[in-house]
Amino acid sequence: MKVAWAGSRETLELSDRMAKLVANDPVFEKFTRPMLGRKELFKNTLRKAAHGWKLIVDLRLTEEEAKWLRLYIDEPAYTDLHWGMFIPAIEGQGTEEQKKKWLPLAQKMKIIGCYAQTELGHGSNVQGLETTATFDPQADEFVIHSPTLTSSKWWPGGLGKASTHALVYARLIVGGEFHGVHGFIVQLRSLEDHSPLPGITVGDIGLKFGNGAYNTMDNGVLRFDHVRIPRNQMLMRVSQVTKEGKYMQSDVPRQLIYGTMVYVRQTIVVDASKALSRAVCIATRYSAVRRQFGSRNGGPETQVIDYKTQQSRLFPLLASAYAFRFVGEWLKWLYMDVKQRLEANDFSTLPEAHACTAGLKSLTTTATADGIEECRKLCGGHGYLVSSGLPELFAVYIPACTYEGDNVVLLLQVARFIVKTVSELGYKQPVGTTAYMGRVATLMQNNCAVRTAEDWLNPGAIVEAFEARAARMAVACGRQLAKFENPEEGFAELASDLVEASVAHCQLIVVSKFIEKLQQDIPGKGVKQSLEILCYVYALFLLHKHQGDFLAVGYLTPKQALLANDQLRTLYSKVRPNAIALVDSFNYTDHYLGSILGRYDGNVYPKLYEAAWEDPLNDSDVADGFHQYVQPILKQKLHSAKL
Ligand SMILES: CCCCC/C=C\C/C=C\C/C=C\C/C=C\C/C=C/C(=O)SCCNC(=O)CCNC(=O)[C@H](O)C(C)(C)COP(=O)(O)OP(=O)(O)OC[C@H]1O[C@@H](n2cnc3c(N)ncnc32)[C@H](O)[C@@H]1OP(=O)(O)O
Ligand SMILES: Cc1cc2nc3c(=O)[nH]c(=O)nc-3n(C[C@H](O)[C@H](O)[C@H](O)COP(=O)(O)OP(=O)(O)OC[C@H]3O[C@@H](n4cnc5c(N)ncnc54)[C@H](O)[C@@H]3O)c2cc1C
Repeated sequence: MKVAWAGSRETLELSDRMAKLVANDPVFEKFTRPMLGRKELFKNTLRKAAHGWKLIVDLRLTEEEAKWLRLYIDEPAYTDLHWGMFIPAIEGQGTEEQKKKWLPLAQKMKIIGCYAQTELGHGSNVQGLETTATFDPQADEFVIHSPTLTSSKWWPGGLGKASTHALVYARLIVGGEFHGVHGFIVQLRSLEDHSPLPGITVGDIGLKFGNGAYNTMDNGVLRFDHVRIPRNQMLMRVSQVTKEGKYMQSDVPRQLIYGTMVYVRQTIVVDASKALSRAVCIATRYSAVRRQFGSRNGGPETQVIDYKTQQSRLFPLLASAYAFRFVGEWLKWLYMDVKQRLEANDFSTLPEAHACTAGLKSLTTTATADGIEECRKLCGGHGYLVSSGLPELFAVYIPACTYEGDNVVLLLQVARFIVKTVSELGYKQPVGTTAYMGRVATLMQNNCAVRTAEDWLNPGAIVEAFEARAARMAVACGRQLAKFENPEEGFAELASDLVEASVAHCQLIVVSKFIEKLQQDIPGKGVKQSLEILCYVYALFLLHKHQGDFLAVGYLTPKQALLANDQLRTLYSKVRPNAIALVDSFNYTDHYLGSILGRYDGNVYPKLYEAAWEDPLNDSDVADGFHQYVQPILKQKLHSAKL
């Protein structure tokens, strides 16, 4: 199962080596992180990032190894944005000449870059950005300017303190005409002493949610006062500005300017499975250690993992972690395919890639953020301790529902794609993830054939149920929209229904990709069977949770919905014996998990007890401030008889 989770034996071995390298290096210690003040915390992150880079150089790690190393260091840092967005943006939007100039500098870390798109006034509405880049043909330069307070760049990670350069998204103005938002490479700080260059005001935006957590990152604010950059620092793969001041658009679609977001959203889906699996690993191991009630004749109490309510909350999350892992693998494949096509100037699959990355990013991050919090509750009171690892994981993870596109805004993008597909059904055969809509007549007509709980153990029945629900919800939205004279007004009015239709479409993708994964050759005794059980758990859990949709569209009867729930209970009993093995298969070191509750050896209570004494409050028996603030109260002489 470790191999199935990792994707291949090579990846398992490679990631295992990197995990151990980090776990055994004292520089990467992270348990004191929540106790540190902001300055100390940030300096510590810089130290870890520098040590990580030294290891990459000294050990000549490959790009793949370096990625795993950064992952296991497990501390958000400016390097995430440098490697994760700045470099990919230049790769995707730069010309060959620009790539030749900038990529070697960035890859050798001679410069540090961030991705400066969002502003104080606008994040979701990219076309609403206010920063301007005005071409000055006399000087052959762009003038980058922040005309208003709300045009201040606000949020970019790595911008606050670390970056020397930024990829700045600004409205292009040539010859007095606006040409939409484009990307520009702008140097922010001196490469000699790191001080901000003339015309640049830059700093950190302040503390964020949670202790430690995402505060290791210097999310920044940035303002420009008529800062000049050479013309060739506008990324010009999509459109160009000539020396003479002529704006030219190549055959490449404008949307490619948003290409970095497609790339990152795809990586975020893979990361969702990592974050959720960490939380599930902690909650599952602890649920096997923890006992409450049920002692008979002085024997041990019941392990809480044996309670059906615990199983019905925990096992769907375990199944979701696997589901997200496999859909992430598929999405990576889809992205690589689109990338290759784009390089050959085939842009036909870009809309689908945008819809899939946007929708799956939204679906998986929402479920993961909610899932981490559920795991905290599954661990009872001890889950609230920082040493459980769950509060920090939650605090670091939840912004994923917002960054790289607010999850609702992204689902509305999926809705536009679905509505367009439905409206074109008369003359265009849908392909890829919308191919099922080509069978819309059948899906609208046929109803579920399930008669017994066992009938639900059939991938065909499950896929058809999810297809029928998604198709019927999409068609219903299409019909409602048709009643509006102004389609945009209709879209705004029906937005909540459209979001629900998008969720149904995205859930269908995840379920289908899990089922497709099971059609592949999966080696290892019992591995495929265990994955099949998890796949059914995932699908039937969703069906149970959203049974209102399935019933409302008239595909299921209440009896069939009940049968799905009966089957789900049986499946939980089948997961139980392998639950610990299934989380051990994630192959996480205790260092990466960062949780006393999730320790591999299960030695939870002695370690919790020990850790309590390491809290700084326990450095002395009498706390600082006692004599000043508490003792006077204890010693006061009160005159009122009542008191
Ligand atoms: C915590 C530990 C981290 C470990 C890290 C490990 C590795 C690091 C890897 C990566 C780093 C990951 C995380 C780091 C953390 C945070 C980084 C965060 C970064 C950011 O948040 S960057 C800013 C992101 N901002 C957004 O996402 C903005 C959201 N808004 C938009 O995307 C768009 O504006 C919009 C809402 C989608 C569309 O706006 P709208 O104005 O309605 O439409 P148009 O712009 O006019 O577009 C119309 C047209 O274009 C199509 N379209 C839109 N977007 C895309 C796209 N991305 N690709 C392709 N096509 C697109 C759209 O469908 C329309 O098409 P039509 O055919 O219908 O015309
Ligand atoms: C930790 C973190 C790191 C970040 N890193 C970066 C970075 O490196 N670089 C960068 O450029 N940016 C970064 N961002 C910014 C991030 O991309 C934006 O915050 C995000 O895109 C959401 O935009 P917003 O803040 O404008 O939200 P808003 O759009 O203001 O959202 C507010 C609310 O309005 C709703 N809403 C907005 N528009 C619509 C609509 N059309 N229909 C219905 N509802 C709507 C949303 O659903 C939400 O509920 C980061 C943000 C965070 C939190």
